[in-house]
Parts: sequence; structure tokens; C-alpha cells
Amino acid sequence: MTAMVHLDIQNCLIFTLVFLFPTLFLFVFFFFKEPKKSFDLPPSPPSLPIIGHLHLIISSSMHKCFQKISSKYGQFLHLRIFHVPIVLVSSPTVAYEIFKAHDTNVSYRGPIAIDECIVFGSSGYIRAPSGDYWRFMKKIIMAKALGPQALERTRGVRLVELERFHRNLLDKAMKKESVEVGEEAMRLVNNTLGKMSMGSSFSVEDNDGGKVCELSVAFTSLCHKFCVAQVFHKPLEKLGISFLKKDVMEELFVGAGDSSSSTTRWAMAEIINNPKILERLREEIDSVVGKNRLVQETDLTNLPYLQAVVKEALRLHPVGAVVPREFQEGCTIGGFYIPEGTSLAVNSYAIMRDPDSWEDPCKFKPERFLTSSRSWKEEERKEQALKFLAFGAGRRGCPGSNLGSTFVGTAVGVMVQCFDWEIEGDKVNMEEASGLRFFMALAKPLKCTPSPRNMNHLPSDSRGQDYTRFQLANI
Ligand code: HEM
Repeated sequence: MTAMVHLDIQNCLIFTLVFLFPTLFLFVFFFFKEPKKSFDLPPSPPSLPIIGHLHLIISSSMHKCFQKISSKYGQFLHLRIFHVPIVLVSSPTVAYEIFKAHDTNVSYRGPIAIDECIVFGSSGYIRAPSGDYWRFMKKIIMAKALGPQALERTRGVRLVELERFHRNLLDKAMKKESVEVGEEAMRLVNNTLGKMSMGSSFSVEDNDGGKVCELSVAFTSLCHKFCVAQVFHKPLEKLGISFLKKDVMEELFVGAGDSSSSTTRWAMAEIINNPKILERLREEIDSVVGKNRLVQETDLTNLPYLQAVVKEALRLHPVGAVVPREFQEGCTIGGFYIPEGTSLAVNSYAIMRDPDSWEDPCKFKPERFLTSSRSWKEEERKEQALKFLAFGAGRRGCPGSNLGSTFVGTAVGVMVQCFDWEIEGDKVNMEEASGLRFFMALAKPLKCTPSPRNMNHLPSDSRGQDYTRFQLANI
């Protein structure tokens, strides 16, 4: 009898477990689940369980993977890498709407993917949220380093370094030695920034410039890791994998050197491959500057074709090919809802090669920037400007765009004005470096041998030296 009662209780328990709980669960699931939110996310390509769209973006450079996805599934997409939501924008119209109407909302680059890092940490500038601290830092940076008046004060410094850059190339040309254009440009930019920020150039004997170049290369590789980590750090953290360790860097300084020198390398590669462009550039420089003095930054406003060449190099080969941001609040864009905390990837590479916005988008045609002088209406001009995203956009756009363009313009100007360039083979190999990277770089170094053009005597000890002494004393 006791055994039977025991058996009944056991059966009751089994019955409850097998039938009652699942019924209760289904009841709760169907009747008490959260009401479905009535918003549409942007369209999404087919995804895989757990990893989401990861498999679509690991085959080559980030911007190329994104471009491939956009051309197949659309220019405004919602992706998921593990559980991290990302909105991918490759449409100039959507980018325009975002930077026009939601600039404040996307003026944050997202949480730091690194345990504790002085470069990108809250004490840094690039990673700082757009709050009081960032505004304060921006004010200082513009007033002391990158604003028009600050740049005017340090013009002499750049002139001296440009002459040094020319002398160094001339020295190599006389010895018939080859140079790597990117390295030379990097040395020019780093030496100039060193002098602009610390008041003294790097010591040639101690190879300070070389050390900064090495630091810059290390920084770029760190940036590649960082950008990858930015996308993958949340899922990897869950697996107990830490992507990056603490690093101490001069963020402003080092990133600027790499972006300017890399753009110079791309521009020279395009010029060497297009002899007609080289010829036209030379004609312009010779007629405006002449052959008795070196081209300098004050000439740039009178050299529209040189400026157009720089812009075209930036359009086709934007160093920061993908602009990463984060939506701090939920918002509606193009009729779709974007939830708070969603990462934003604006593919400036794809936008600046969009066939609806640019004629012959993959061709190097500097002339396209010469026609924009027609009288645009203000709104039209802004929209046009936002199709050119080489320096990003909005309040977090590059504050060094003027200085960067000046570096590239004067370096290219000197190289075209004073030298002929010989390369191995007929054409420069324009292949891009591959791998999971946000930054665009030439796959192979741009090695070429300069030979001096028939120029009249260029002043070796220049007005720049005196000018610099005077200016530095007044900073
Ligand atoms: C050709 C040269 C350059 C290129 C192509 C370039 C490109 C860029 C891009 C694409 C961004 C991201 C913008 C965004 O998120 O919307 C950026 C940000 C930035 N760049 Fe540049 N840059 C160049 C030169 C420079 C120079 C010379 C400096 C300073 C010396 C500089 C300082 C910065 C800083 C501080 C930021 C972060 C701005 C912020 O977060 O508020 N850049 N740059």
C-alpha cells in the first residue's frame, strides 16, 4: 500500500514535469511575451546562426567586403557580428542625412575596445565622447595647432622642412639612389610636426625621424588591430580573449603622419602612371612658381590643378576608408529605425566611388574637381561636399584636413617641380594591401629613382630659416 502511494506521487511529479511546465511555458510565451516593437530595421543580408554576418567581412579589406555586400544587398544595411549590431552605409544620400540631421547623435566612436589605453582612452582626443572634455580639447587643438591662425604662425617651420625634404631628395638624385616615396613623405611630415609641436626638429644623427617613422608604422599596425577589435571585441571578450594591451602613443601626431604620407604615396603613384597629368601639373607649377624657387604652401591657392590632383588621390584612395561611429540614441533614418548603441560604419571608399555621384568613378581624373567652382546653392554645395568623405564629416571630421592637404600638396608639388621619376617596369603596381584592415595602403612600397630637372639655382639656405626663428620666438 505504501509502495503504491509512493508510485502515485512519483507519477504525479513526472506528469507535472512533462506536461504542466511546458504548457505553462507556452502560455507565458504566447500571452505574456513583450509586445513586438513596431519598427523596421534596415534590410539585412542572410546571416548565419551565432556569427551573424561575420563570414561576409573576413575575406579581404574591410571597405572592399562592405562594398561587395552593399552592391549585392543594398546601400543601407543592418548587419550583425555575433550579437553586435552594425548599420552599414554606402549611400551618399543616407550619409548626407546622417551627418546633416544626426551629427550629434553619431559623434561618438563607440566604447574602447582595449582594456586600458592612453592613446584611445578617455584622456585621449580621438576616442573621447563629444562632451565637455572633447570640446575643451578641440578648442585648444584648433587654437594652438590646427586652426588658421595657428597654421599661419607655424608656416615658416613647414617651409624649412620642405626645403630639407627637397635637399634630401636632391642628394639621393645626385647619387642615383632610389627612394621610397612614402618614407620620404613620412619623414617630412614627422619632422614638421615635431617642430610644430615641440619647437625642434628631430636629430638626424640620432635618427629621431627614423624612430618616429618606426613608431608611426607600429601605430598603424596597432590601428589595424584596434579597428578590427572595435568590431569584434565584445564577442571575443565573452570568450575571454583580450585583443589589445596597453600602449602609450601620441595619437594626434602619429596618425597624422601616416595619413598624410600614405596619401602622398598614392598621389605620386597615380601621377607616375599618368604622364599627361604629370605634364599638366608641371606646366601649372612652372607658370605660377617659375624655376627659380621652390613651390611652397602659399602658392597652393594659385595651383588649382595641383589641389585637384590631391583631392582626386584622396577620393580614390581614402586612407580612412571606413568611418566608424556609434548611435548614442535611437533614431529614424530613411524610414528605418536604428536602436541606441548600434555601431555605424560609413563606407567612404564606396561612397566616393559611387557611379551615381561620380562620372567614371574608378578613373583618376583630377579635372572633375576643377568644375566645382560654378556657383552652387548653399544646400547643393553641402550635399556635394558630403559626397567627398576623405576627411570624414561632421563635428568629428578631421580637424587636420587643411594641414594634411598642405603636406600632400607641397610634397607632391616639390617632387613634380624638381625631379623626373624612374620606376622599375612600365607602371606602378596600384594593388592595395590586403588583410582585415580599415586603412588603405599600397601593397608594395613605391620605390623610384629621382633625377633632377633642369632648374635654376634653388636657394639652399632660405628665407624660411629666418622666418622660423622669428615665428618660433613669437609662439
Ligand atoms: C591627408 C591627411 C589626412 C587624412 C586623409 C585624414 C583623415 C581623417 C579621417 C577620415 C578621420 C575620421 C573623421 C570622422 O570620423 O569623421 C580623421 C580624424 C582625425 N584626424 Fe585626420 N586625416 C589627415 C591628416 C590629419 C592631420 C595632419 C592631423 C593633425 C595633425 C589629423 C588629426 C586628426 C584628428 C585629431 C582626428 C580625430 C577627430 C575627432 O575625433 O574629433 N589628421 N582624419
